[in-house]
Parts: sequence; C-alpha cells; structure tokens
Amino acid sequence: MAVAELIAENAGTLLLFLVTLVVILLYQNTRRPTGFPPGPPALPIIGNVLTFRSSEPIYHIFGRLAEQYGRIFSLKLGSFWVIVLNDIEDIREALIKQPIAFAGRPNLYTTQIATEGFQDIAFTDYGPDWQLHRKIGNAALRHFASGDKLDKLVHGVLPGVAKVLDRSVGKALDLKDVIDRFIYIVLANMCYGKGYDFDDPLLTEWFALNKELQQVLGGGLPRDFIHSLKCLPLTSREKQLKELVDKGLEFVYKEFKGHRDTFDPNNIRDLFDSLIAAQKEDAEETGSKAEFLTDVRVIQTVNDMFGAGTGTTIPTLYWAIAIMIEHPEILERVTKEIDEVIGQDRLPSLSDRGSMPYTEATLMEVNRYGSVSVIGLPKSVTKDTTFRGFTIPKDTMVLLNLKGVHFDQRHWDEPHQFKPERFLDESGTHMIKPPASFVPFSIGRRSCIGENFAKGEIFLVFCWLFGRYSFAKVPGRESESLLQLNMDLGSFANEPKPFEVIVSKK
Ligand code: HEM
Repeated sequence: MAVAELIAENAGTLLLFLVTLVVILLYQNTRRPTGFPPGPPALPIIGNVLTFRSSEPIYHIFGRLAEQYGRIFSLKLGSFWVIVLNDIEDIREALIKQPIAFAGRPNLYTTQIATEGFQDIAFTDYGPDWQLHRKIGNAALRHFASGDKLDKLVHGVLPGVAKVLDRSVGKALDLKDVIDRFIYIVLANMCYGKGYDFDDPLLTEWFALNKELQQVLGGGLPRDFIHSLKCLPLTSREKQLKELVDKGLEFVYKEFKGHRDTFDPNNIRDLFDSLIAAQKEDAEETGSKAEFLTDVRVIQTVNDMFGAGTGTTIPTLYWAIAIMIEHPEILERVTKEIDEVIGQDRLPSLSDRGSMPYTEATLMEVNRYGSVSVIGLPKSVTKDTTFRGFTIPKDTMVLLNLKGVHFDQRHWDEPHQFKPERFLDESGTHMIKPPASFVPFSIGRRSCIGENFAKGEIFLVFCWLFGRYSFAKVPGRESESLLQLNMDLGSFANEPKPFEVIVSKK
C-alpha cells in the first residue's frame, strides 16, 4: 500500500496521536524539575506569567505565595523556571554562603538589546570579564564618591534648583520633575562632565525617551520569556524598543568620541575619562589593542551608572519628601539637626554625615520603607546547585523579595511604621550596626556598586532641600496620604503616587 493511502486511511488515528503528543509535551513542560521548590500550577507555554499582571504590589503577591508554598517557592515565567527567596536567612545563605552559584544574570532579550549583547556590568552574566569590568567600574565610581568631589557635583546644581523653587514659592508644585532634573544633571555631570541648565530641552527629550522606553517595555517582552519566539521575526514593539535604545545610545557614543578626542591623562574630567584612562592602561598591559575594556564596554558602563543612578535615587528622594511631610515630628528633629550642624551660611558636605546621626538614621529608614529596588535585579544560578535541600538546575532565574524582607514582622517591629530610631542606640544619639535584614542595596557578589555614591548624594540633596525650604500639603487636600504606592507603574511600582506640595522658603 502506498504511504499516502496508509496516511489517508489512518488520518483520524494520526491526528489523535499528534494532539496527544502535543498535550503530553505541553504538560511535561509545566512539570517542575525533580527536587525543585514547590509553587502554583503553571499554564502551558506562558507558565505563571499572569501572576505579574496584577494590580497588587509584587512584594504582596510574593508574600501571599510564600505563605501558601513556603518561603522558597518557584514559578514558571514562559520558558524560565524561577525561584523566589523571601526570607533574609535564605537570601544570606544563597548570596553569602554560595556567592558564585547565585551571581549569574538571566539571558533576556530586552537586556541583551539594551546592553549591546551583554557588554555592561549590571546585566552581564557572572564570569572573568564581568569581574574585571565591575572592578574597574567600582574604582571609577569610588573616585567620585570620595573627598569633596561629590559635594562639588551636587553644589554645582543647587543654584538652578533654587531658581525653580524660589519662583514656585506659595504655589502647588509636584517636586518629582524638580528631583528628576536635579539627579539627571548630577549624573550627567559625573558621567559626561556636562553642566546642563535646569530647563535644558535635552533633559526634556531624555525624559520623553525614557517614558517611551518604559511604555514599550512594560513588564518585559514575550520574547524575553518564551524561547521559541526567538526564531520569529521581530514584532513592531520589539523594533520600536531597538530604535529607542539606539536613539539613547547615539548620544552616549557621541559623548564618548568627544572625550576620546580631547582626552588628557593629567586632567580626568569625569567618569568617561576615568574609564578611557583604564582602557589605555588595559591596552598597554595586553599589547597594542584594548582586548578587554573595549569601546562598547566603556560606553555601556557609563550607561549602566546613569540608568542605575537615576532610576533608584530619584524615587528614594521622592519617598523621603512624602514621608517628611507626613511625619512633621520627625521632620522637626531632622531640621533641628540640619540647622545646628550645617546652618544657613554654608552648603551641606559629606563630612557632616558623622555629626548628624538622626538625619542619617532617617535616610536609612527611608531606604527601608521606600525599598525602591523592590526585587533587586534578576539573578540566575551559574551551575547545578543544591540549596536548602532543593535541587536548582543551572540557569534557573532567582528573584529576591527585598521589599518583603524590609516589611517582615519577624525581623522588624511594626514594619509599616516609619521609625528612624531603629537605626539608633538607646540614647538616640549614635547609629547602630544595621540589622542583617536591612538590604536596600542587596548583598554578595552582585550588590550595588553605587551604594556609597547614592547615600552621599541623597544626604546632600535632602539636607539642602529641608535646610532651605519647607513643604506643606496643598490646602483642602490635607487628608490625602502621600504614602500611597503609585500602582499606575504596575506591580513593580517603587515610588509614591504623584503629589503636589506648597513650597515656602525658610
Ligand atoms: C538608592 C539608590 C540605589 C539603590 C537602592 C540601589 C540598589 C541596587 C540593587 C538592589 C542592585 C542589585 C544587586 C543584586 O543583583 O543583588 C543594584 C545593582 C547595581 N547598582 Fe545600584 N542602587 C542605587 C544606586 C546606584 C547608583 C547611584 C549607581 C551608580 C552610579 C548604581 C549602580 C549599580 C550597578 C552598576 C549595579 C549592578 C551591579 C552588578 O551587577 O554587579 N546603583 N543596585
């Protein structure tokens, strides 16, 4: 009998066989690997992606799942198996006791595009290139967080901010735009040595570009999570993402070229110059060409610092302002300390930090309460690993519920209350070592390299703002709490809802 006839005669059976095969494959695809942490049942193809399409904050969702399945639970996001760590003991066990196993980063389409094929620090997988790259980035950043360099960077922007605030006295103003511009200018100064005017149209262009990028990205692209989509042509949204990334990078490339053409080793002007100096050293050590610290890596490092530095510092300051307005009794103690130590005749300096324990403790509590890096950056497991009795295969994605840790009742007394005293000794005059469950900058090999820079910058901006100005709720809207999470930003929201304040000068 001819093959065609055989198929025709048994078409029904064949179809049934194929459908059964597909169903079995899809089912198998949703089964957890042996020894894997438990979690909610996953749907074929998309897994538990719908968990993230909720109007509930992600740390609540994770908290709920942890109660149901245990503090180490798993999810399936498209083709990725993910484990979520909710307990500080587990996070420490993973990141401190098994530092290399938990130091990877997942291979996501979006981050691959944004980092020109993983040439940056933050999204590149663990390995010798990343190690060396991080060391160089760290050294360059340390340079700007030390001595009076950071003071000067921030002081340089103050006249522009003062102008905007002075002309807003008595009016209702959303300080978010002011903070956005403030921090963008500080970072642009550090990275590119550029002193932008507060109303510079380029800043407005940057904000528009970033807003568009956020809209295109949302919670990630399907291609990030479903491996089989990688072989299909790009969708219009993916093309748009690439165009936006290229548009942003065009500016950074132009700056890089300008810096390289005018580079003087005796006059390191900014982060770009520091990295170009490191690049030249690397080239001398390795022969005639820079094998490791390529131009793309230099550009991507600057891009990383700019993105990481603005995306976290801005919401932290926004929380700080909202919290101070909601807690006048705390603000009173803070302003008393600012008045006593800094006064009105000079500008705040990093050297004041040691003499201002209450303000420092308040800012640490802002870091805990605001928890702007809600789940940190996604990690991945670099090798097959045994962890707390579970078997975690290589490349499993790992998410840390950092905000959940900061609101864990087992570690924090009344976690929903804002209490700077948590970080002070009984006399209230000396800082204490923060508890192990205080992890705003994460811990371990991939912890934030901008921690000192960020803390210093936030301290300077905060002391200047509250030393010179007062902010009050808009009359008639006093009962509206400013401490509500802006859920318009989705379940990963990390800043308060937009609010207006009445500005007055001291
Ligand atoms: C309040 C401000 C900030 C917070 C709360 C914060 C928090 C974090 C967190 C949680 C991570 C992820 C760590 C992990 O994967 O375990 C991170 C990574 C990182 N941060 Fe920050 N950050 C802040 C400011 C900054 C600043 C100002 C810079 C640079 C100018 C910076 C540069 C980076 C970089 C480059 C990484 C990636 C490190 C790596 O993958 O090796 N951050 N940050």
